[in-house]
Amino acid sequence: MKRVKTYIPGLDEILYGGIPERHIVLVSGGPGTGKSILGKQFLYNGLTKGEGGVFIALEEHPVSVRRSFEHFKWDVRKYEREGKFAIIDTFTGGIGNVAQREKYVVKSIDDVKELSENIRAAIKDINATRIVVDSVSTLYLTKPAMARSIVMQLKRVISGLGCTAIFVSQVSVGERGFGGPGVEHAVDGIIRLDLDEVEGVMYRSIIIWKMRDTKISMVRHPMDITDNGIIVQWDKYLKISNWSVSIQPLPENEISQMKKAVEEAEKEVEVKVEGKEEEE
Ligand SMILES: Nc1ncnc2c1ncn2[C@@H]1O[C@H](COP(=O)(O)OP(=O)(O)OP(=O)(O)O)[C@@H](O)[C@H]1O
Repeated sequence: MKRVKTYIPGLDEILYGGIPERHIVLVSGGPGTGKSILGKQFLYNGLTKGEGGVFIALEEHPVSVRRSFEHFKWDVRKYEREGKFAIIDTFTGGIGNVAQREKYVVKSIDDVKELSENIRAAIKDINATRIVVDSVSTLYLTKPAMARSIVMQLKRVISGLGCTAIFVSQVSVGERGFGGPGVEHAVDGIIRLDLDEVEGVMYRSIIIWKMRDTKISMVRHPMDITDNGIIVQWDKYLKISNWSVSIQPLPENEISQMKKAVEEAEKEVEVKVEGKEEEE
């Protein structure tokens, strides 16, 4: 099985090598937990390795999407000029002078067919293999009963075209779920980001809740957001209760298994994604 390495420090280790190819992964968490950054870092890292990427912007104006990549000095404009990166504007509805310069514009977020057609066109135009939808929750905020069907339609297009995707999913502070039962079972993987306050101090952490077809780390890992993006402390776990926090080292045998899995995935990556075919 081929894996798509996120190249996010520490994340491939806790995924035992990376995300299995063609998986749709829900990145779920409360406000400010780092979901968008994780998605953008996944795309940008792919670009630097020659893998085309598409960002579906539902929450931000395309101009601010580009700016937020630049905050981390991730120069997506360069890749956009080279035709390796595209933004699908599902935010402006095509209204405004700036929006009219965008190549891929979805006029109505209620029209999943229009969105799917834009995704399909962008994937083909730039030969993309990595997709981020930020956030998928926006597509069914007003119609939760449609959530599963919308996710399944997007999954069919994206995975069918050989791509691997991150779907950002917003949940409220303190909510235990990941975006609703329909969605949680429809996706191939769930990564949960958390921000906890203990005794006046905020702690970031990450858990791999599920990932089909691969072993996963079964502990909560400390995570940092830095000027270079997300760093996962893959060799440590975070013990957190209402009153105390401690960071503990993982057992040696787990550390060496993760290291080995990443090395093996590295070898797989060398056998590049060639002859990508549509299988829909
Ligand atoms: N250079 C940086 N160093 C440290 N933290 C940063 C840096 N840049 C951004 N952050 C933190 O990242 C957080 C935002 O991350 P992100 O936008 O990915 O959140 P999100 O989970 O998508 O939130 P929302 O659902 O509210 O959009 C901010 O709260 C900010 O504190």
